[in-house]
Amino acid sequence: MRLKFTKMHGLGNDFVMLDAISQRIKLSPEKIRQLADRNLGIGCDQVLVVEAPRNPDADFRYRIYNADGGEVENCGNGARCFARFVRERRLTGKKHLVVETAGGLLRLSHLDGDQVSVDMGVPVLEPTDVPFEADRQAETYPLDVDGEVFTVSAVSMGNPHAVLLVEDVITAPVESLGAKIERHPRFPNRVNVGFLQITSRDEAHLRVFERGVGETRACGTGACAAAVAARLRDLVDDSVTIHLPGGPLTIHWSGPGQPVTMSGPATTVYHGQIVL
Ligand SMILES: N[C@H](CCC[C@H](N)C(=O)O)C(=O)O
Repeated sequence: MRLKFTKMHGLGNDFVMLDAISQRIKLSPEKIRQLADRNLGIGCDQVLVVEAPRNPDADFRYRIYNADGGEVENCGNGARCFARFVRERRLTGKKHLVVETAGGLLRLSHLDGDQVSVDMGVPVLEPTDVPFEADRQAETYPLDVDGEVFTVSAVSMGNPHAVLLVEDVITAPVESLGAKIERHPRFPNRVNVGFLQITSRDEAHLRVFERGVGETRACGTGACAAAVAARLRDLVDDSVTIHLPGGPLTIHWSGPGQPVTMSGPATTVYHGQIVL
C-alpha cells in the first residue's frame, strides 16, 4: 500500500497525517506502530487519519492512534494540525470547522498565522466517566504507587488524564512515576500523566507522560486537563498560559459545565510517500 502523508507537529508533539478521503487506507495496529517507529518508519507520537464524517453535524472525522498502535478518543495538538492539514490539502476552505472524534465533537477556528483555536468540549470529572476508580468525585484523590501515596486529580477531555502538582517540572520524576501511573490499576483504560508546576494565577509549567507514547514535548488535552484541575482547586484564574517543553498553550475554562478552549500553533514539516 502506497501512502501519501504529511508530517506535522503542535509544539513538538508530532504527527503523521493521513488523508483517507483522497486515498484508500487500511491500517492495522502493527502498521500504525511501523509508521510511528522513529528508526524503522517515519516516526511520530501519533498517527492521525482524516475521514469523511459519520455525524451530519461534522465536516470531517479524525481518528487518533498512539505510537503503540492503540486508537484513542482525543488529541488537542492533533486537532490544530488537522485544521491546518484539511485546509492545505484543499479539502475545505472553511475558517470554522466541526470535527468528529471518538471522544465527541470539536469546534476549531483558524486564527492569524499558524494559530488555531479549539473548543475542546466540557471536561468530565465524574470518576466513573474518566474512567478512574474512586468512591466519589473530588478535586483530588490519594493514589498509592508502590507504597508511596501521591495526590492526583482525574479529568477526562474525552481521553483520561491524571494531574499531579510538583515543585519543579525539570526535576519531576516524569519517566519513572509517569510510567507507573500510566498503568495504575485504578485507571482501567490507562491514563496520560501530567506533572504541573504552578508559578502564578495565570501561568504554569507542564510535562506530560502520554498514554501509549511516553513523555512528549507537548500535550494539548493534557494542558486542558491540568488547567481544569488547577482551576477547580482555585490555584489559577479562568485563563492560564501552560508552558510545555515544546512551547506555550493558552487555555480558558470558566468552570464546571463549561467548555475548555485551547489556542496554539500548528506546523507543517514536510510531505512524503511511504510503501507499507
Ligand atoms: N496520548 C493521548 C492521545 C494524544 C494526546 C496528545 N498528543 C494531545 O495533544 O492531546 C491518549 O492516549 O489519550
